Amino acid sequence: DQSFEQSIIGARASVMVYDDNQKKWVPSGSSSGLSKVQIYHHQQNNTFRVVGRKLHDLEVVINCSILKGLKYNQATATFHQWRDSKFVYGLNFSSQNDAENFARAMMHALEVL
Ligand SMILES: CC(=O)N[C@@H](Cc1ccccc1Cl)C(=O)N1CCC[C@]12C=C[C@@H]1CC[C@@H](C(=O)N3CC[C@@H]4C=C[C@H]5[C@H](C)C[C@@H](C(=O)O)N5C(=O)[C@H]43)N1C2=O
Repeated sequence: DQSFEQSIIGARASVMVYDDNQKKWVPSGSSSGLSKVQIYHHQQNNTFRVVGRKLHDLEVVINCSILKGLKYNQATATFHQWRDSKFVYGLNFSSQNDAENFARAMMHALEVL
């Protein structure tokens, strides 16, 4: 029920995952391109997740929980990354401003978890 989840940030980024075999970043989902990447806060149980949808067809290309202790690595001013048990995610932001805004929201989530 969406009403319990509030988006705390929206940013434009191309969502990538690291292909360990090929040792390179590949687009998450069926094709490369920009997505709207949001952090949703489920207020009742104080959880957060990252949800990204492609701008042109709304394909969900990332939907992952933000767990306490997550290490969010700002590798460059516009490329940020983190790991979970299965994947390494990379966000290649379309602007430094989007990257800064997203990082601020991510750090906030990690502080209140
Ligand atoms: C301990 C640990 O897990 N450490 C992780 C990073 C991390 C640290 C702490 C917490 C969590 C995580 Cl996740 C790590 O080091 N990892 C995770 C998997 C890959 C990598 C390993 C080696 C390579 C080496 C270089 C770098 C890389 O990938 N970088 C650099 C910036 C640069 C920017 C943009 C993208 C561009 C979209 C395409 C491509 C291009 O520029 O062509 N590219 C890149 O090349 C991008 N690596 C990594 O990040």
